Amino acid sequence: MAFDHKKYRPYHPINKTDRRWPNATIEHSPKWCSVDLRDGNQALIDPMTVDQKDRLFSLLVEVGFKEIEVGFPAASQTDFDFVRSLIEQNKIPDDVTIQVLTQARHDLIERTYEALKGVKQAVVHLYNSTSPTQREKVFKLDKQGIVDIAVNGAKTVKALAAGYPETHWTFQYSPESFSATEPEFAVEICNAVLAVWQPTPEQPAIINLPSTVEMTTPNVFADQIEYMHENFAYRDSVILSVHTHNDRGCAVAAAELAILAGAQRVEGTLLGNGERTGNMDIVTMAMNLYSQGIDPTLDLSGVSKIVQTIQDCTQLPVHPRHPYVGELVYTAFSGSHQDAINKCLQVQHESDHWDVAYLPIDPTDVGRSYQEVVRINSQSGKGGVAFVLEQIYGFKLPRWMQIALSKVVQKRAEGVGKEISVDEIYRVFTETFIHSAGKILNYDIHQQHDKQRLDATIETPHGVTTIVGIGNGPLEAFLNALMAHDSTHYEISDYQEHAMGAGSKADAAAYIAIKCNDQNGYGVAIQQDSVLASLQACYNAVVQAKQVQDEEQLQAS
Ligand SMILES: CC(=O)SCCNC(=O)CCNC(=O)[C@H](O)C(C)(C)COP(=O)(O)OP(=O)(O)OC[C@H]1O[C@@H](n2cnc3c(N)ncnc32)[C@H](O)[C@@H]1OP(=O)(O)O
Ligand SMILES: CC(C)C(=O)C(=O)O
Repeated sequence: MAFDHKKYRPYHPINKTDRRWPNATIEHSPKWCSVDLRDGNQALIDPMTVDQKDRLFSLLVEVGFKEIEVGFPAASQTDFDFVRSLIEQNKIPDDVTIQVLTQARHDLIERTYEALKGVKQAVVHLYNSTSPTQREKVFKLDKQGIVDIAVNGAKTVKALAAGYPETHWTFQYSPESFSATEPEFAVEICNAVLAVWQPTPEQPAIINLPSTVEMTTPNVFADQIEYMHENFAYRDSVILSVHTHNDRGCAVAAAELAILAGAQRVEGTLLGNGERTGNMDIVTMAMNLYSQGIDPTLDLSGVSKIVQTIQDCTQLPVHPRHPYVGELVYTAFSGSHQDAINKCLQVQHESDHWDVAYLPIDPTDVGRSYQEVVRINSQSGKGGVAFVLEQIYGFKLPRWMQIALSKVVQKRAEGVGKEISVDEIYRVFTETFIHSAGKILNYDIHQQHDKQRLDATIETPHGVTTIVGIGNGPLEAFLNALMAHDSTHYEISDYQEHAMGAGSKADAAAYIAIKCNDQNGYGVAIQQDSVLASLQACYNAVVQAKQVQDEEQLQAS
């Protein structure tokens, strides 16, 4: 049997009964370190060129990263040249620290320092792998042999740094494959490295704990981090960092729980590019904080630029449902979602905390628009259609008008079997309820005793007619005039109007629901003159009711 789960074994959680992280909350942003230019780069089909790296570095600085891992300079000439170009062309702002990765090998560490010559400040990031699989199968060494690699590397890092006194150095150590390493051994090897570096609160070192391959639920990772936080030496002189990967799809969750467990720093990439399923997605985690009212310390308002730059530099597409940045993440197609969004947005005031159903953040915060929030297909309802017409064209449809329009739009959407564009909705709306086969050219109102007499001239495809009626107001007079003209009984069942926009010159939009014998009809009109708007809407409603009646008769015959 090829698909056999018995091939695998469960990961054994660590035996921790005093865990504190489940009761903790995240109260402020961690320190961020972008590893887009290193871990992100080493996962690409075609690694970035110096120009692409340059462009991405500028974006990272613009977004507000203060620590950026810019490469593995001993690994390739491109990485070496890129680091040199940043330093020689003075491209590193004073408040930004670049970081570079190296294996614990003397020649590679030497080359790493050559690449960094002249830099104001930098983090030298040393790593070696520590898990049983790596020890036994890759390095073929016992625990002491692995500790020796780390300690020798740490000594070299420290010794060579002394040759570059003009630079402010920070040392970072990662026990690669930490999440698969016995916690006691992870503490032992980190302490051995720290004993070489002797960090102080003024000159701290970074211990970076990676889930090189994510292999457990995030709570187990949190236990591991809490264990380290409680057990390694020099705790007040160490910045505890995490570097999670997304093999199980939980890299962000694991980093968040790690913060609860005592981590102070998080490494990741902007949209989660990285080895295999990727690194921790910093945009997602930072926006998660933002959506909880916590300053993420990164400016992610220019999401389109971030997405475009990442795509151009990595040649990787961004999924339309990627958290916070995907093309479709602020869009609702389904009717009840649209209805709820519409209702919430109507009562959402600028001074209030954001509280809109189905929208965890305000899309405009990241440069997205409300226009894209609601899109219409056959799954949509009246609230969505009304939202679109209000947002884009300024119509505030009364509920009964929404119901009438939604039926027509739904029929059209089912007919075409796909999304209906905003322009198409507007066309359906105007064709059905506004462009009737008759235009009121002018009207005249005279007071006659306690009533009003209305003379209206209407242009129809059959010619121009003038009708006359008397009523308590212009609308009633108009209906009486129509009833005098044909044998139908007309009765207004609903009426509403509003100004389109602000100011005294704003057009009036009138909405009328009418009963013609037993048939409902709906009409809309927009005119400068609000009386004309209501008369025209009334006439449009009559025409619409008759059209529906004719269609029904045709279908029945
Ligand atoms: C989890 C991570 O993301 S770690 C970062 C991984 N990133 C990369 O590897 C990208 C850049 N790397 C490279 O370009 C290359 O690996 C280089 C240039 C650094 C080294 O290349 P090579 O010298 O040809 O070595 P290669 O990668 O084939 O093999 C690794 C060797 O280094 C050893 N090694 C691997 N990692 C480490 C380490 N962190 N510290 C010390 N030795 C190490 C291996 O045991 C192996 O030793 P062996 O030659 O005695 O068998
Ligand atoms: C070098 C380390 C931090 C790494 O990239 C990993 O383990 O994923």
